Amino acid sequence: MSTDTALVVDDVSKHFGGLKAMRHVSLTLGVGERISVIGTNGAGKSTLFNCIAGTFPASSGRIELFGEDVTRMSASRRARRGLARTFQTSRLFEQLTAAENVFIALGGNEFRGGLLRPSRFGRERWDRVERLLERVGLAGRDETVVADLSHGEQRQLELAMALALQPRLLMLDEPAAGFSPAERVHLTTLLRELPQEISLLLIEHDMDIALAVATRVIVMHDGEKILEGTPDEIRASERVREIYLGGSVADVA
Ligand SMILES: Nc1ncnc2c1ncn2[C@@H]1O[C@H](COP(=O)(O)OP(=O)(O)OP(=O)(O)O)[C@@H](O)[C@H]1O
Repeated sequence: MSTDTALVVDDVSKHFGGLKAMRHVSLTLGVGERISVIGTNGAGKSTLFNCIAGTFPASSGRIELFGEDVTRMSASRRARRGLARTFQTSRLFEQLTAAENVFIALGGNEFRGGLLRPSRFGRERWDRVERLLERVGLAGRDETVVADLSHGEQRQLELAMALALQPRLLMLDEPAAGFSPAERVHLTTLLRELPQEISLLLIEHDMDIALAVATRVIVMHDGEKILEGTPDEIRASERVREIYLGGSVADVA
């Protein structure tokens, strides 16, 4: 079994009835590598993520995780093999606090008097919760109920929950959506400082983040992968400029 390849997507297509959302996409992500996937709205980026994570099955093609064929494997079994992802839309427990959400992601389920509370036995886990919140920039927000967190803070919390799973492959779908400029800078730093052994697949509309974090960039358009290159090659690409209607690469959105 290969140990230097985190992910292989081989000629994967996805059709929804007559709609060909994604056609013949292939990519390889090495262990510790960081790839950004960019492209206009409806290009098929989230569909690619959903096929990799097993949210729905690919119509054709093959997907390999850490050397193992997972094409027909459920999402939960892929997760157990080290894949963690965030979604474009929030999947948080709105009525619980930030800390309680991370606690649950860590596998905690101790209810005390109907509430999740740090228990003597769970102390170590609550310490991990605090460290994770600190890491994503949410120090001091642990007791805040999710509904009272800003949109940007909720995305940071989702990232903490994904990191709680100690993923080998982390897939983030537009993590900076709704972020303030300061939050964007913080996220860029956080992603650049991820442990080297975590392989990263990132969908991001913010080109500054997408190009700063990635070692390679994949451009999707109209359901197909049309280009792959280093951040510098993507910055210099005429094709990328054309796709984005003659704007500068910085206008890609
Ligand atoms: N579950 C679904 N059922 C039917 N059509 C879908 C489904 N998911 C996606 N599509 C369609 O597939 C195409 C690709 O969508 P997708 O969400 O993958 O694009 P995207 O690149 O992620 O776009 P965005 O940047 O707007 O999120 C679109 O035409 C979309 O309407």
